[in-house]
Amino acid sequence: MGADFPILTTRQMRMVEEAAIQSGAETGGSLMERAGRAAASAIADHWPAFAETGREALILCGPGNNGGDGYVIARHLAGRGWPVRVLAIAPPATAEAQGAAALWRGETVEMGAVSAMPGRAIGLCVDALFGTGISRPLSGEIAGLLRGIAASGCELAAIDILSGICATSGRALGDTRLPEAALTVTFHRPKLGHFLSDGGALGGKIVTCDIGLEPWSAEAGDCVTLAGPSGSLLKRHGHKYSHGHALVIAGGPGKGGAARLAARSALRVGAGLVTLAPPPEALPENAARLDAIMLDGLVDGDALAQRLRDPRISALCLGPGMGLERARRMVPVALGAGRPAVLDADALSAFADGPDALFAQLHEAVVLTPHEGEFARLFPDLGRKLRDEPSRGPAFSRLDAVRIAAARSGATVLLKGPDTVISCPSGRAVIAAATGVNAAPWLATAGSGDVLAGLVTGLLARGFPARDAAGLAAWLHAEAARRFGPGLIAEDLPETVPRVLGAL
Ligand SMILES: NC(=O)C1=CN([C@@H]2O[C@H](COP(=O)(O)OP(=O)(O)OC[C@H]3O[C@@H](n4cnc5c(N)ncnc54)[C@H](OP(=O)(O)O)[C@@H]3O)[C@@H](O)[C@H]2O)[C@H](O)CC1
Ligand SMILES: [K+]
Repeated sequence: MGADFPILTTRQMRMVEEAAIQSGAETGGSLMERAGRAAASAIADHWPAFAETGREALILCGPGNNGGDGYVIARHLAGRGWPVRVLAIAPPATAEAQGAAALWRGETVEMGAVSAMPGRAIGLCVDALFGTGISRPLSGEIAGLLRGIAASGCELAAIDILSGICATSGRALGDTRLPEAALTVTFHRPKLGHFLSDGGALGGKIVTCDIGLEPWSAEAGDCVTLAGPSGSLLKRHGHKYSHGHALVIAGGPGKGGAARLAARSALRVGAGLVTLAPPPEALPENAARLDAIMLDGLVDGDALAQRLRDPRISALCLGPGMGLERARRMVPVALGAGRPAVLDADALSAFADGPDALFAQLHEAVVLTPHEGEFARLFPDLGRKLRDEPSRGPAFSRLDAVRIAAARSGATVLLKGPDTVISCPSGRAVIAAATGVNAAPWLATAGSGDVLAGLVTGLLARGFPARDAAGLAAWLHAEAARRFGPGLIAEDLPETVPRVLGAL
């Protein structure tokens, strides 16, 4: 895939940081100073007129190095002329945090003193309580403090990550309700928790600051990447057959809308030819609705087997509006042909009673595109682990779930959501995030999943490997929704794809 934006786990971030310190070129203190200075500058850029509001900025500092960053931020914001106070929920406990606290010359209040604050207008709260070191749920008192601040209408900026969120899974630890930050300032690279689950929903705008760790970035090893725009989506040359032929299996009369949406999306994303294959009795109504998409009535699995003798059919899409019975009959034939394929909707639900029988037939060129409910039916143990309230960090994440699901099933798995996660069986994973300032809430509309299935199918037909097809399709899907904006319905998505492609 062209675009390659690495995202780190907490452990990978520590490896990079430790390598820098081991080299002798950096110390924990030098990194903290750079992090705090960069964060203060990102905060000042985000609220450029803050000093003129006459309000104060309250920096909430925890005991660890996240709190240490907070003291540095306090000093640099005060240096810009901002009225700043620190609220320390505990004394600094690391050498670096103690060093940073010692350089803070302004006022520091303690947790108990917070009730003495009303009357002072706090305009901005900087959350430097806990970062990557969070290990357990926030206490009720601290969670209440964060919520109270947000409820007062005060702006909230999170340092490294919103406190209470596990930086590796993005899940809020415990049953804590957390407020939403307007800005999250993180260091070196974004972390998984900035995009997944609650972290994706609550982080606001994510700004990643360079703190001089670039020379050691390779220490992180293989990384999950963030899906993004890629020039590989464009067609350079060739005739229609060199861009593949996608076959979308459709359902019976009155049920063709979902498959037509998938077929149109496959064509828009560049498949050279797309054929829609409903049962013969549904041909007339589909013929009335289609022009560039070809039609071929397929009665059953035998007819499909016959059709697949044509080696030019380079990808199949099964599921949208297909019907469970038709899916049970046709999916095994499609998989037996070894052709790249997308299984969505009914093609997944048809095997909910016996997923192992499905997994036994899957291969590397198959992409499963479940939403959370379909995922939990195919992988009940993983669904349960995602629903169980996490009491410790690092918590079980959607990424963990998808990686296990891909390894178990032998296919690429794309778990849909605002934080779409994709993994191939080897564990190479990509996240397509429509979260924070990149949210695409209008994607929550009927038929949106059918479009995604069609986009993946079109890219498979063009010859993209399964994981890349899934990652690019998920990015394109969300980007089309963002471009179209409010009022979007599923039909608008394939029609907006050309604008997204045109901007590459
Ligand atoms: N990685 C880098 O290159 C840099 C990171 N910086 C900043 O450092 C933090 C990570 O700092 P760390 O000290 O590892 O961890 P935290 O500050 O996030 O928190 C650890 C302390 O908090 C206690 N803790 C954890 N969870 C809770 C909780 N729910 N309630 C109360 N206290 C909690 C923890 O106590 P333990 O008992 O678990 O040990 C620690 O005392 C990173 O996020 C960056 O902001 C650098 O400054 C720049 C370079
Ligand atoms: K924080």
